[in-house]
Amino acid sequence: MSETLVVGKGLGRDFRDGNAGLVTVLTNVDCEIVSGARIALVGPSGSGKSTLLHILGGLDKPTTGTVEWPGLGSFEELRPRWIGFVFQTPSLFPALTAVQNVELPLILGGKAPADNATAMSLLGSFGLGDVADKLPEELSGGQAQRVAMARALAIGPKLILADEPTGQLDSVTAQLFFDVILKRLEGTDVALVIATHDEAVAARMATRWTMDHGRLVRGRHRNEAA
Ligand SMILES: Nc1ncnc2c1ncn2[C@@H]1O[C@H](COP(=O)(O)OP(=O)(O)OP(=O)(O)O)[C@@H](O)[C@H]1O
Repeated sequence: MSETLVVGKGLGRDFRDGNAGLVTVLTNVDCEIVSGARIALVGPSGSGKSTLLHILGGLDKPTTGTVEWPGLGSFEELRPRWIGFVFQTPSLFPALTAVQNVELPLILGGKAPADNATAMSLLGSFGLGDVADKLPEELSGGQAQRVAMARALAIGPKLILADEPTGQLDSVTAQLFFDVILKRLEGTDVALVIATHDEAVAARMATRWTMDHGRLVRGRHRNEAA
């Protein structure tokens, strides 16, 4: 039976902008993420996808409405224990090698720091075994994005929130990257939400959330009529 991981009710987010005054970026968004969900979050640039992901991941607070994580324990436990976050621009620690970046959540999560087999296996599955000892500055944007995804998977999260993880990859590499993620999550209860502009990636997710000017317009299942 699926478990409710995150519930957002009436979510709104305003930002104070120097010139424009108050800018409303999210308006009255209701949403729910259950275990095993595969959700593509689509919509034009600036429609509020990243803002929504940040709020659902507990990285930002809504101006109005509430967000709760019934299936993920307390707010303090969310990250890195239960939510793996992949940011739009890869946020690797610059002084750590690729493999050390992937190991970091394992260390923070109390898993043996000396055992880097999990980290190496994750990097290997993304075709990054030979750059494991490189520093982030020596990686391409696409490689860094894959390291960030490997890091998000490392701790064994219940939910992965990924903000345009294929944005820096060509379409063939994006599909391969996505193959690895879906294969890795196959048969698990891990929920995955991906904000993407890549229609081929979105088409492979069971559910589609479309943002339009800060509103979540619809949540369509792949098998439903358009
Ligand atoms: N901290 C902030 N301060 C002011 N405005 C912000 C802030 N964060 C986001 N915004 C604005 O909120 C709007 C929505 O941004 P958001 O990044 O959520 O959109 P997005 O749909 O993810 O866009 P993209 O597809 O380009 O990543 C944009 O107009 C953006 O400029």
